[in-house]
Amino acid sequence: MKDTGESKDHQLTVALRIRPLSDVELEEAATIVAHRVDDQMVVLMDPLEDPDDILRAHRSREKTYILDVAFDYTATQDEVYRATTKGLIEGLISGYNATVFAYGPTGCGKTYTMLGTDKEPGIYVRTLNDLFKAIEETSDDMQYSVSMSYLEIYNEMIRDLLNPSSGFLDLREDSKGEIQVAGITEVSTVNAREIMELLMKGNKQRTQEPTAANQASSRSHAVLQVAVKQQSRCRDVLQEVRFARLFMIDLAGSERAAQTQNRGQRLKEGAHINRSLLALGNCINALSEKNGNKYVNYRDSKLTRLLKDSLGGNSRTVMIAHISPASMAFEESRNTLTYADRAKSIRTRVKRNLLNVSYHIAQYTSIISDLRSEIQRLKKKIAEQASRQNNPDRTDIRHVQAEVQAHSTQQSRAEMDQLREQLIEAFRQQMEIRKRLMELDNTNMEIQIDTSKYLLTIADWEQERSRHRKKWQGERRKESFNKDESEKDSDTPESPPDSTETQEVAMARENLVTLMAEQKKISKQRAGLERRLAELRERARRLEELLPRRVSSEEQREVLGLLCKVHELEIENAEMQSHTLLKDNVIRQKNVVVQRFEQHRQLCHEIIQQQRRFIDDHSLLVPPHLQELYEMYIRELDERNLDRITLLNCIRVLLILTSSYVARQNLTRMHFLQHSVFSLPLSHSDSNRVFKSSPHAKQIKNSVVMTPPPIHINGQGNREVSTIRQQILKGVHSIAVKAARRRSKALEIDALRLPPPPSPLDPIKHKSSLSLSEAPPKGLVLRRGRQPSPELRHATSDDNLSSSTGEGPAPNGTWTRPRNRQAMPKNTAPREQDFEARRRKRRSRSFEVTGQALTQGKSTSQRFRPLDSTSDPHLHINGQPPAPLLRPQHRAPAQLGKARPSHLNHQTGH
Ligand SMILES: Nc1ncnc2c1ncn2[C@@H]1O[C@H](COP(=O)(O)OP(=O)(O)OP(=O)(O)O)[C@@H](O)[C@H]1O
Repeated sequence: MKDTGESKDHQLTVALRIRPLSDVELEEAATIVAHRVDDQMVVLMDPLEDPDDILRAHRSREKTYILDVAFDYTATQDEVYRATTKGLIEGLISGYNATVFAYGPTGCGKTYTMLGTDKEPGIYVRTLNDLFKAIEETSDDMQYSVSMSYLEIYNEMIRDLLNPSSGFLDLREDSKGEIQVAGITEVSTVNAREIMELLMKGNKQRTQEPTAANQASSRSHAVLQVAVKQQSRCRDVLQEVRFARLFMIDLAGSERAAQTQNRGQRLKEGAHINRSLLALGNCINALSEKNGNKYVNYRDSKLTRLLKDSLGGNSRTVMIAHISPASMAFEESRNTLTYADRAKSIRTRVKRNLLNVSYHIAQYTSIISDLRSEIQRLKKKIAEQASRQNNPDRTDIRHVQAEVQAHSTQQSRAEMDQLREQLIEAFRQQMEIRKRLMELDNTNMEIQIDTSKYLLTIADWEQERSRHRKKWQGERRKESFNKDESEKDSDTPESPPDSTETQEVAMARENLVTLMAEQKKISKQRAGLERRLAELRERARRLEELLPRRVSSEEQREVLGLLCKVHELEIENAEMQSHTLLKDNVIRQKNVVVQRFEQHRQLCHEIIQQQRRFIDDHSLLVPPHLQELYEMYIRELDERNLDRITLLNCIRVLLILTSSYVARQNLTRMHFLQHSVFSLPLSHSDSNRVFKSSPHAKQIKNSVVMTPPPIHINGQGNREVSTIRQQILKGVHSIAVKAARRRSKALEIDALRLPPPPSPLDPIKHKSSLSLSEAPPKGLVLRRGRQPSPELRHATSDDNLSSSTGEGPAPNGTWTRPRNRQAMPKNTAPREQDFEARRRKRRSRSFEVTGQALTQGKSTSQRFRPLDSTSDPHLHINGQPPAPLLRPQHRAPAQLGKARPSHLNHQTGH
């Protein structure tokens, strides 16, 4: 996937929550040592320091900490949520990853903050509620898919809280370097209630045990992950798919064995908890180093591996540290505050995760060429089978009957089913690997882009350095020419100016090294995948060879042929998808060129108009041919506007209708084949696996209507089989016919692609490309060829201003004074009428095209978005990178929520 989002620095936001004194602390009459002074300031007093100690009289017992936001026992759950997490939601649905994690010693309120109680729900529930609300508000234009997973890390092992029976899971780094949990249950839903139920179910599975410090102590780190994918409901050239992950983490609490009095299993758990928290602390330390260059070891624990992106990567992260106010918890509070204080200086680099659909075109092309050869092979195979079937020896009906009798035993059917499954599996795996290869290629491309960025930084700096050196050398030369030796020695330094690298350049060099290592890693992964693909192909080939030998009955042979057809259709569908993308891309590029030319044209127009005013104001003489050109230009302006609108509408409608129709046809056929004949277990998701992320495929998927019920192939179902066979053959035939039609339609679309960029200097050429089948207006041909035909010459002479006004170009070719522009309409009335008639004609034509689209798809006008992406207000608004949770610069007493007022967020679109 391509990440085209602009990246921004984000400083980790750190909040502190001081819980109320617990019953035990109250019983022990604990003194309060942690105080919240204001919205951001917290003071911690050392209870052991004696205020009467003269030796330490000048040493303060207090230590002050400044956080982004501080809460004490008076803070409500809602206040904590609003100030820390609410602001992340808008970013999340715009494609920015986010993390909120609760940190602190055992029993200090982490679970209370994150999960809360029934009456006082915590951050999980509030965030999910608001997320679904935000989704609902924009769901008219945007299509969302939300999935959720919930896990715990218990004793360094990962357990799926939504499916605890699945055992312990592994962490895996995907091709983009993102950490994934292999085999985790991801539940997709856009229903808030459903997700809450899952959350509650998961919580019941979490490992909690009573300890001396906390009656319901969480013995594991719980990670709730919500993935949001968003795309416009309208199909568009520049369609983006945004995706983002939100981690909400309730860490287990650090604990001192003495305090918890843990033994046996609890003690072991505590050791694991402390080890992973220590690893987290180390990462915080390394990341908060001033120069930010220190190596960060995320590999020390599963927790830090999972939090890699949240701490040092692409995520807006909020840490909510928790402490007790009591004197007996002073040590833990101090440790927590120290880490919280360090964490404040951690910077992450957030960037919006955008998947630009057209970006995949290059990859599709290579996949398509692969698939094409696959089609060829399959076709050949089918042809070979057909020729074998047509063999006179084999068509002997008695022979076939005997063969069917002999082989339609239960065993051969089971074997056949098994082979068929294997074949399908091999095909699926191939598609899977192709997809992964495509992802690797994308990552590689990103690396290349980053590499060139850094190389550019270095090159810029080197250029700057050599410029300075040259300047210095020049100055030296000048000086040696002007001054005597003694003066020269005193004024100019002997060595060139300081050429030490800037921090940015040093970082660029370092990053280049990392990127090169990354590239190496990717090419290694790629080679591995390619090997695997080759193996799978070979396996599929062997299986296919095996099939005809084992399979003997007519029906089974035919099933095989049709199985190949299913594959073929799947491949064809892939082709159509990429074909559409290719076209989109061509149009997109042309749109960019057109835009550039349009800007240029505007400039030219401005110049022409100003010059014209100048001529009019100063009553200057204008040569007749120039005057004529100017009038032509004015007429052109008027007409072109209309033509362009007509043409653009026409192209949009055709592209949308054709691509959606074709893909729908293929998918319907495929599902029909799979479900009705083979009873293949290919689900929607299977058949769409290749294009899981394709909005178009999704749209199609949703619209697929299933046809006849499944029929199992066996010896007794011959009649049904032959009926189905007839239907399939009919279906296949109709697909072939439609494919032919489609091809010719595609050619039409090719012809209808956007016109070549209009040159402002050659409006005639531009005009001719826009008007398609229509004959160009008379004057236009004259301009271009300069050799008008007799009839055009006649037409032009009719249009000629001079003939109607009598003051135009004189026969002797002398210059005429420009006509009064106000008088023009009157003088040119016949020609204006002529133009008006032509315009009306064009308008009616444009109605013929656009009117058709409107009636055919009134609702499609909502679903499909015009190709002009700038017309989508959402893209525009969300195109602005959202502001992160702000850290007040001057530590003014303001809460985070106050630092980023919601109306401001709204304005920026985040
Ligand atoms: N701000 C608060 N207001 C009211 N009660 C609180 C608050 N914070 C914590 N508590 C109460 O304190 C007790 C311990 O809190 P909690 O279980 O959330 O701690 P924890 O940090 O998650 O502990 P552990 O790390 O052992 O799981 C609970 O009974 C909880 O209801």
